[in-house]
Amino acid sequence: MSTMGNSTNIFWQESPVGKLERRKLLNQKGCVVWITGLSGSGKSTLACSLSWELHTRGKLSYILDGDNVRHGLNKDLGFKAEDRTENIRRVGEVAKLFADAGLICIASLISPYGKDRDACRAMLPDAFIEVFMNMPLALCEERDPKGLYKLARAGKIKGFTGIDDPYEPPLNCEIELNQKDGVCPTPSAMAGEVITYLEDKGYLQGFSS
Ligand SMILES: Nc1ncnc2c1ncn2[C@@H]1O[C@H](COP(=O)(O)OS(=O)(=O)O)[C@@H](OP(=O)(O)O)[C@H]1O
Ligand SMILES: Nc1ncnc2c1ncn2[C@@H]1O[C@H](COP(=O)(O)OP(=O)(O)O)[C@@H](O)[C@H]1O
Repeated sequence: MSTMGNSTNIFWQESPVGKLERRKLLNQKGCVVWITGLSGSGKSTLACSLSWELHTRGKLSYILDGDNVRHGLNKDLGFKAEDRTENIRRVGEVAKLFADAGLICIASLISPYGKDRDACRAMLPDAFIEVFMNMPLALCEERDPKGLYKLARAGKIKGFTGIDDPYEPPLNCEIELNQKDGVCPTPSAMAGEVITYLEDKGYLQGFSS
């Protein structure tokens, strides 16, 4: 019996089908690929490319995109610091469930604060792969596909990440993606880099004993 937050007198319910059975069934090891970076850095594009590449290899993935999750589960949250922290915490908990279910969960969120990303990492020992889209602000701003940087520069959006709200670059990420000779690699090249990492670490294999 334990107490968690405001829940008291609660008991953990075990299931007869566990992580290892699911790993054998799906022929992959559940994990979370956490893509962080500025708005416009290419997080969603990479998430889609990666999900597609995994699909073509017969691997099951699911994308949790910040924009999309804010349409439902997190629609009560805005962009002040405590709301972003709660946004990341909830997505981290959902991602943990997907990884436990055996999926390769691709979380694509700005997730600007190091402590929030580290809290998600701590929830997922050995199953958290942090991917930093290290693209210059100038490139993101030039892309500006939603016109949000323009609005932020005009003062019409307050607290926009990279403009008047902080982005803390990861200090210990597993994969860092950046421009090469001033050119951004293609989405499929970046997805390939992540897939190579997943293959090397055994996430795309079933359990063998
Ligand atoms: N103030 C402010 N700062 C940053 N981004 C903003 C803001 N207001 C709206 N948007 C839009 O919301 C998308 C980011 O949502 P996230 O859930 O990823 O943000 S966070 O991780 O909680 O910081 C982000 O999507 P992406 O451009 O895909 O990153 C923006 O479209
Ligand atoms: N590797 C890339 N090369 C060229 N353009 C890209 C690349 N990745 C993303 N883009 C473009 O940059 C813009 C922002 O990408 P997006 O994935 O929406 O970023 P984010 O999810 O980080 O906000 C889009 O117009 C997209 O087509």
